[in-house]
Amino acid sequence: MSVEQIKLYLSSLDFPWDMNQLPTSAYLVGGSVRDALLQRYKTPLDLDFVLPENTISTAKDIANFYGVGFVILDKEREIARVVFPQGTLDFARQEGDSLVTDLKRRDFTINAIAYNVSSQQLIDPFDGVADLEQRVLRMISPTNLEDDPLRLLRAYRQAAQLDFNIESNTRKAICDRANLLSTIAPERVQAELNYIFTTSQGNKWLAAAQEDGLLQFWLPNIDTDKIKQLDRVENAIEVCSNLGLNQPELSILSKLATLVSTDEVAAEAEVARLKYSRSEIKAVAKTVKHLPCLQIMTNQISLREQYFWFLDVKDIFPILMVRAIATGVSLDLLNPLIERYLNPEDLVAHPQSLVTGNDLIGKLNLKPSPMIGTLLTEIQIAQIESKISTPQEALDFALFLLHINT
Ligand SMILES: Nc1ccn([C@@H]2O[C@H](COP(=O)(O)OP(=O)(O)OP(=O)(O)O)[C@@H](O)[C@H]2O)c(=O)n1
Repeated sequence: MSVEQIKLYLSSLDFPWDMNQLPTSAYLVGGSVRDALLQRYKTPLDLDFVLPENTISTAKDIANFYGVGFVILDKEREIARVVFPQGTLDFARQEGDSLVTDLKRRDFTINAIAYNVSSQQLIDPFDGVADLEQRVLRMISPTNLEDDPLRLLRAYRQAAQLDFNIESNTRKAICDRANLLSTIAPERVQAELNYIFTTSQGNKWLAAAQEDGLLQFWLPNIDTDKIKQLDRVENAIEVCSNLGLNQPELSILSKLATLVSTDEVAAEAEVARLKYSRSEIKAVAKTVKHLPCLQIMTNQISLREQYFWFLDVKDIFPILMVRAIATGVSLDLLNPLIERYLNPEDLVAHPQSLVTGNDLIGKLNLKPSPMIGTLLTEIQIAQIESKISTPQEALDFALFLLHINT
C-alpha cells in the first residue's frame, strides 16, 4: 500500500473540486485515508481534513468558490463542512500541538494515518499501513478506548464493514472495558448497531460483541440463541426479498425484533431507550406481539379474522414475515397471506370502501357517531365475504344491520 494508491483514489473520485486549492498544511486524515489505501469507495463521499489553523475560512473559501453549501459544525473546535452534491469535505483544526499528537488521540492505527495533499507525503506514526495490510484493527492505546468508549463498539462495526479482525490485545482491552459502553449517548450506540445490522459480516461481529459482553447493557435480553437466529433472519430477508416483500430498514428492524425481549412491553422499552424513532419502536413491538400468534396459526382462520389481522399488521408485514420464516413457520402457511399482501386488489389485505361515512350519514339520515365506523367495518367484511358488491347493496346492508340492532 502506498501513496500511489491514494493518488489514484483521489483522482478517480467523481468530485468537481481541485485539491490543489488546499493550503499546503492540509492533511487528509482518518477514514478517508484508510478507505483510499483500501480502494474502498463510499457514497456519499466524506473526506476529512486536518489543518493547524484557519479551518473555517478555508472551508468558506472553497464553498464560495464552487457556490456550494457551508456549515460550521463546531465553532469552538473550529470544524466546518463544505457540502457538494456528491459528498462533503470536513475541515477540523488539529487537536494538540502537532499532527502526530492529533493522530495519537484517535481510535485505531488504521484510522490514524494522514496524507498531505500538496507534498504527497504519508504520515503513519503507528504503523497503520502495516495493520491495513494485515487487515487488523489495533487500538492506539487503552486510554483512547476509555476517552470515548463508543470506540469499543466501533471496533466490531469496522471489523464487520471492512472484513478485518480485531487484534488480540485490543480485543482483550475492549472486553475489560465493556461496561463503559453504558456511559455512551444512546443515539451513538444506535448508529453503530444500525451499521452492524446492515453489513454483510455483521452477524459474525454481533456474535463476537455479545460474547465479549458489549451488548448486554443496551440489549439486556440478548442471548446466544437469539444471536444464532440472526443468520436465519438474514436468509429469511433474502427469501422475502425474492418474493417481493421489502420495507425500508427491514434488516435493522427484523434483527432488532430478534434480539429484544419476547415480551412486547419490554421490547418497546428497549428500543425506545436506544432512541429509535416512534415508528421504529412501534414496528419492533408490534412484530414481537404478533409473532407468537403466527407461530400457532393454522390455515383455518376466517376472512373476518384475516381482515382484522391485516388491519393490525399491514405496516410491519415484511418484518413479521422475516421473523416468522426465521423461526420456522412454514411458507405453505404464510404464502396465502403473502399473496394477499402483494396483491393491491386483494380486499382482505387492502380493503376498499364501497361507501364512505358521509354516504351513510347523508343517505341513511344518521347522526355522526362511533356506530358509523362499526358499520363501515361490517360493510367491508361483508364485501370480502362476497355478500355485497355495490354501493347500493352496502347501504341496504347498513340498514339491515341497523334494523337488527334496534
Ligand atoms: N469515536 C471516534 C470516532 C472517530 N474517530 C476518528 O475520526 C475519524 C473519522 O471518524 P468517522 O467519520 O466517524 O469514522 P470513519 O473512520 O471515517 O469511518 P466511517 O465513515 O465508516 O464511520 C476516524 O477515522 C478516527 O480517526 C475516533 O478516533 N474515535
